[in-house]
Amino acid sequence: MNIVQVKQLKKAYGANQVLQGIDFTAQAGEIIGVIGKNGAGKSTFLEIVMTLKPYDEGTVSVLNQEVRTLSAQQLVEMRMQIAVVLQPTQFYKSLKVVELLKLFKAYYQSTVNIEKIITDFKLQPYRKKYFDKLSGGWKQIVSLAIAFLSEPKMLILDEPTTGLDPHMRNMLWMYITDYNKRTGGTVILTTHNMDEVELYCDKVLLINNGVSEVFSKTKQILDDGYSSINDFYLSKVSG
Ligand SMILES: Nc1ncnc2c1ncn2[C@@H]1O[C@H](COP(=O)(O)OP(=O)(O)OP(=O)(O)O)[C@@H](O)[C@H]1O
Repeated sequence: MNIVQVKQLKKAYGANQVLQGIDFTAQAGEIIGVIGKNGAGKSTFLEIVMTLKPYDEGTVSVLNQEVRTLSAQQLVEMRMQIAVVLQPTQFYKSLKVVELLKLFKAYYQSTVNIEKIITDFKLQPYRKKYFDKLSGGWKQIVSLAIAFLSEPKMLILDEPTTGLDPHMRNMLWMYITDYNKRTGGTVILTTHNMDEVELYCDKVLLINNGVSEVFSKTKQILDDGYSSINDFYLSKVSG
């Protein structure tokens, strides 16, 4: 089943034509890394797929529905099936971790047991801590825990491991891959860390000069002779 299907997607900000023809599909259960240099349009692409940003041309289907044809109510229903982890915002400032989990459980009308989430994510020592007092790594882990409350069909993460130390990074990836295996949920993420792409992603979308220059299985890229995904990236993208 196609979870996302994008054809010839174009998006400009004024005169800045950022996306000039992106083709992409995500199937159920895939983990896909979106890569490209700073300013390539990765976040723009993710925001369009998560139905937050309008686009100029092309088609974008999410969960087998073309986004542009949906009513406001249908969009709300679609968004309930998608979980998004962006960079943590000030929005959470005045709430403790356990309060945040309760708030989002109510918001998502989730049946997930909060105590299980707290145990699974090793959040016991932090449950009464204010979100904005946590380190960047624990903010990311809490954000992921919140995302899982909605039991999403698709998880979208914008640079989830940026700034995390190696242990936190491993922990975050353990949760992501566990979610993927347990539920068959699809994961789409952006990252500048090519080792993570090589280790964890089934497929790679390289956005370069506004187009989907490469959209391929990670294994295929390595079978094609690149010694690593880092080597592939450096060969394909000029500095
Ligand atoms: N809301 C906006 N209004 C105008 N221009 C924008 C807006 N958002 C992004 N841009 C521009 O679009 C281009 C692509 O930005 P985007 O954040 O999508 O790239 P990115 O690949 O995610 O970059 P990075 O790796 O640095 O996070 C950049 O030139 C950026 O300045």
